[in-house]
Order: sequence, then C-alpha cells, then structure tokens
Amino acid sequence: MLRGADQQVDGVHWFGGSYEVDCWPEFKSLTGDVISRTAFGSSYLEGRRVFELQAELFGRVMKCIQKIFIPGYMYLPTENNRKMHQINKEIESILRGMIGKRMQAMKEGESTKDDLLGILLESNMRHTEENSQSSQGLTIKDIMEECKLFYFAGADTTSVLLTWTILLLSMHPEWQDRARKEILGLFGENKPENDGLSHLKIVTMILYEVLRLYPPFIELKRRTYKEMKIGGVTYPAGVIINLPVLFIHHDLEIWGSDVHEFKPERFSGGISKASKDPGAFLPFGWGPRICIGQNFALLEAKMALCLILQRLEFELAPTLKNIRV
Ligand code: HEM
Repeated sequence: MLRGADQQVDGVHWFGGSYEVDCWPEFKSLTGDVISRTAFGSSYLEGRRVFELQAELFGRVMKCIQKIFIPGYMYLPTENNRKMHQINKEIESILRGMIGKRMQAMKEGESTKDDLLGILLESNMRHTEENSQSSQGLTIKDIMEECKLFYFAGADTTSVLLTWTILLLSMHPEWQDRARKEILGLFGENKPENDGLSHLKIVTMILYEVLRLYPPFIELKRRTYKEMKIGGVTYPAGVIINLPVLFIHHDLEIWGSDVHEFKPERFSGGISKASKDPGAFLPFGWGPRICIGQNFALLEAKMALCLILQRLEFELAPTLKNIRV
C-alpha cells in the first residue's frame, strides 16, 4: 500500500492519497527497462521485445521441467515445443538484425560505445584485428548469447531484491523512516546523483540484509574439473557441487541466534564484521565467476529506493497484514 502527500518533486506534481500496488510486476518492468536501455541504448525497444520473448520462453521451459522427464520429449512437435522453437527463432532474428545494423554503423565510422552491445562489438572487432592469426574473438552467436544472458542475470534478480526490500520496509517502518531520513538528508527532494548514492549507509545496510535473508540466487553450482579434495572428501572429476547460499545465509552458527530476523544493523561495520565468517555473505557469488553486475545492481536498487522513499510511504496491503516471512 503506497501513501503519498500532495507534493511537487522535480517539477512533477504528485497527488496525495493511498493506493494499493502490486510491486512485483512494477519492478520487473522497471528492471527490464533499465537493462534494455543499458544493453541496447537506442535500439532499446527492440531489446525490450527480445526480453519479453525471453521471459515467455523461460516460463515455458519451467513448465516443461516440472513435468516427468522423458528423454527426447523436448524434440517432439508438441504445441509447447513448437511455440518455444518459434520464440527462439524470433529472438535470434531480432538480435541478428540489431547486431547487423550496429556492425554496419561501426564500419561506417559511427561510434556505438554508449551501450553494452556497442562496447561488446567494438572490443570484439579490435580483438579480432589485433589477434587475427591466433584468435577469432566472439562469433555472432556468442554475442547473441551474451545479450540474452544479461537479461536473465540482470533483470529478475534486481526486481526480486527491490520487491523483498519494499516488503521488509513495510513490515519494519522504523527502518523505512531511517532510510527516508538519510535520503532526504543527502539529496532533499532533488534527483540523486551517482556519486551521492555511494554515501548511503543505512540504505546499503538494508539492501545487504535483504540480500542475506532472501538472496535472488539461492544456490550456486560448480563442477569439479579434476579430482580434488574439499572439506576432507575427495571428489573425482565431473561431480556437480551445490553451494546452498540460502542455507549459508541462514546458518545460526555463522550469523548468531537472531539469524532469521531482519536486522540491518548487523552490517553497520561492513560485510566483513557482519558475521563470524566474512566469506559467508554470497548473494553475488564468489571467485572468478562473481557477478559482474553487482555494482550496477546496487546502484540501480539505491536509485529506485531513493526515488520511492522521497515521494511515498508504504505499508502492507490489508490482504497481506498477517503475512509471516
Ligand atoms: C541483485 C541483483 C543481482 C544478484 C543477486 C546477482 C547474482 C549473481 C550471482 C550469484 C552470479 C554468479 C553465478 C555463479 O557464480 O554461478 C551472477 C553472475 C552474473 N551476473 Fe549477476 N546478479 C545481480 C544483478 C546483475 C545485473 C544487474 C547484471 C547485469 C547488468 C548481472 C550480470 C551478471 C552476469 C553477466 C553474470 C555471469 C558472470 C560470469 O559467468 O562470469 N547481474 N550474478
């Protein structure tokens, strides 16, 4: 439930009153928009279409996975399989068209470096020119896969984070007030600047605590590439190991007896002092495959929270009042 006063912010008039809003689809739309503009810049609308198709494809794949596994079933011409094939073809055709147009523009000397696709294509072109003998760089197919990955990695994860944050701040109004005070103290009613966002201490503590309690990736998977010993056990090559992020974030021995409680203050001394084991906070993974979008995600979440908290107060909708999380 959002509540706002009648106010003028950044030249926009906000009418007061209370509204019931389902945050999840709103945040999905917001993060889809942000990632599409970042990845595809001026071709953002085509990018948006690709992402909508990917979301539909993902829904259909999940439906298949939930059924009993029959080897080869996905190759049968069922209605769902045909539709998935068609969606995939449409995604690839849009991406191929976008990449083709960009490469043409680059050949004609236009700079396309202001979005991810442009940076990827320019760096790939340079790499291919400099190493033409030893390495071919990325293929068009590789570039298409990178573009698809950015949507899956960057949109739903950040909307999960924002949705849980609004839910928890609705249940803990004292933290909502502290965050709002911090934001108004730093920016007043002005639009926050990138540099200023790094000074948000309370908001950062809140986001870390939400990521600890409800990490968007609840487990990570690794495969042993050779025989190796982990925790006293020897594993042969090819074993898949699950790293249960959710369980590690809820481990009483690491985080203490208040492990299940929403307590952003545990991060007041930074991540390293929040628990007995600094490596136990893994919302963005760890090691060489750590999330490359983590700074981007936190910046995006902070910006969204600032804009919301500057204008609105929120509480749980009456239908959610008895919810326990
Ligand atoms: C709250 C938001 C996010 C969370 C919790 C998150 C979490 C993660 C995690 C746990 C991984 C590592 C997976 C592994 O080790 O197997 C990962 C990888 C990745 N993330 Fe994020 N992510 C978020 C937002 C983003 C954003 C906004 C982007 C893009 C702008 C992004 C791009 C990527 C990419 C490309 C990878 C793959 C890196 C690689 O395989 O080398 N992520 N993310």
